[in-house]
Amino acid sequence: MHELLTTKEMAEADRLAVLRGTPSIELMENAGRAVADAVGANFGTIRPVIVIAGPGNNGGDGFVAARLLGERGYSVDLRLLGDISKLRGGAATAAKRYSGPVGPMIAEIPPGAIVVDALFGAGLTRNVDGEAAVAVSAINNSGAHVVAVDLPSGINGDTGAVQGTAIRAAETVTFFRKKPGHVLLPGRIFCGMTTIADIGIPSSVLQDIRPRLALNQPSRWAHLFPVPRVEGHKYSRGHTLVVSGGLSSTGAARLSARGALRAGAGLVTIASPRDALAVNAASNLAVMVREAEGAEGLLSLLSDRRINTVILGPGGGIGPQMRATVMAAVRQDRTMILDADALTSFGEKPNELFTELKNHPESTAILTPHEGEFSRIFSRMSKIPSVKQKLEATQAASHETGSVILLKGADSIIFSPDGRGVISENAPPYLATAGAGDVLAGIIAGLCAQGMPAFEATAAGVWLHGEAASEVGPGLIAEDLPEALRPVYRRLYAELGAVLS
Ligand SMILES: NC(=O)C1=CN([C@@H]2O[C@H](COP(=O)(O)OP(=O)(O)OC[C@H]3O[C@@H](n4cnc5c(N)ncnc54)[C@H](O)[C@@H]3O)[C@@H](O)[C@H]2O)[C@@H](O)CC1
Ligand SMILES: Nc1ncnc2c1ncn2[C@@H]1O[C@H](COP(=O)(O)OP(=O)(O)O)[C@@H](O)[C@H]1O
Ligand SMILES: [K+]
Repeated sequence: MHELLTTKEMAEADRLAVLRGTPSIELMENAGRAVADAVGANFGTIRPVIVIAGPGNNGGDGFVAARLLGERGYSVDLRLLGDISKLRGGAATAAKRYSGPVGPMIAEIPPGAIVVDALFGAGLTRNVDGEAAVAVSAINNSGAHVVAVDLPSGINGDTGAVQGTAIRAAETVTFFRKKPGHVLLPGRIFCGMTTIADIGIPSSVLQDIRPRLALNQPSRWAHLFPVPRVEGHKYSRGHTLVVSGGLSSTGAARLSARGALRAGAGLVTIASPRDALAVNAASNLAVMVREAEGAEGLLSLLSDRRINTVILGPGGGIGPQMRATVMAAVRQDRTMILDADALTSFGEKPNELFTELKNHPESTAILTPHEGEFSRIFSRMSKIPSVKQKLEATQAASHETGSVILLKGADSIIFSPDGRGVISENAPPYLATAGAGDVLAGIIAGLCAQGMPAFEATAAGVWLHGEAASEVGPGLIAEDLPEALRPVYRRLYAELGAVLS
């Protein structure tokens, strides 16, 4: 159930379901019934229902819901955008089966009404304007409980963007699988609570469609999740090196180190400039500290081949020294997490980094920008769309650099250069706190150190990070996150049925 289908893929699912024997009108009847059931689940017949229907199949679902709710004793007022004679296919059939009156677009919503929003769904092609926009604003200003059919009207199913204006729903009933617009912001907020109804599309259609996008759930990466083995030892669980900043900025590296350790790396070392050795060493008993100044210092530590993952950026400082250190690391055939200052340092010269990454395909890079960092390093690449088209931009950046890209936010997006992508929806808002990203870089590195492939490790790391935050709850500070991983791991292992002895 975790695949995400673009609007085009969803139309294909519909087509394949019809080819395999389910008539289109049956899909629409099932969709309309699911919507009527959603109204019935929470509200008795005493509340009037206003169905706002559009000119396409989304409106068709609305006609079915209106008919069924009427049969179940609700007082239903159906309003149609456009002319009933212009309805086509399933929508025309659904309208014929509806015997109640059909009114014009509404400009005011009576108090206490429940609104079924069947104006536009997957077929929204342009900004909402005119009569439709007036209805949207009347609905939003009324405070009515809105049940959206498939998508809140005005939300783009592929991007989650608001096209002109959009209805704010309390709940959204979608069909078969979610679309990216249900999880990406701001779409997710406009959807309210989204439920998925089975309308008779067989899941076997996915074998033909082969969707590349999914929700970031354990089902995507659990098969590659590292489970400690009885015969294992600390060296078989990998060694992560975290490059620290100078005396006044060691906190970030220490947070990353703690994240890597709790994520299960066998060994974690902080590479520290001389002036910060004492503070780094005093802070953490299980983490080792080695002296290393700049690129040369790092190279000398990396002569130890057991170090298999390197974190560069958190608190590391912006400028030529950081650039040189990153470039040196890229040539060393390791897995690197490039975060924060390691990315910002290339803000003026991103191609230097990208060329180096391309020239060293034996190294694996995971770039973990937030939106600001993403814009700084990718906006200069002509082929990369603006960060407003987040999904497309992240995918293009991954493809262009041959690296795993994690675009952090409330709806973190992760892409692999091979085109697979996941979107996360489990991060609570209080996770947005100083240092949370540093811990995340550590968790991802800790998983990579144990041999988990980069894309899956990044997805798993983001998921664990979100779960750990929920485990802590409001009031969270970054230091809490590594410590909260233990109960999350315990639950995950139980779910995976992992045998730990
Ligand atoms: N598996 C599926 O694909 C199924 C789809 N169904 C429904 O079908 C919907 C998709 O149907 P359609 O492809 O007909 O698309 P929609 O009904 O979402 O919208 C398309 C119609 O709206 C018009 N339109 C688009 N943007 C507009 C704007 N900004 N202002 C004014 N008019 C605009 C188009 O000209 C077209 O007439 C889904 O959202 C879902 O509700 C269900 O019936 C069941 C099965
Ligand atoms: N509104 C939000 N809701 C949930 N999580 C968020 C939100 N905004 C940011 N985050 C998460 O918080 C973390 C912040 O990381 P980052 O921006 O690198 O901050 P820092 O550099 O201070 O550690 C990321 O994991 C990001 O996905
Ligand atoms: K809708």
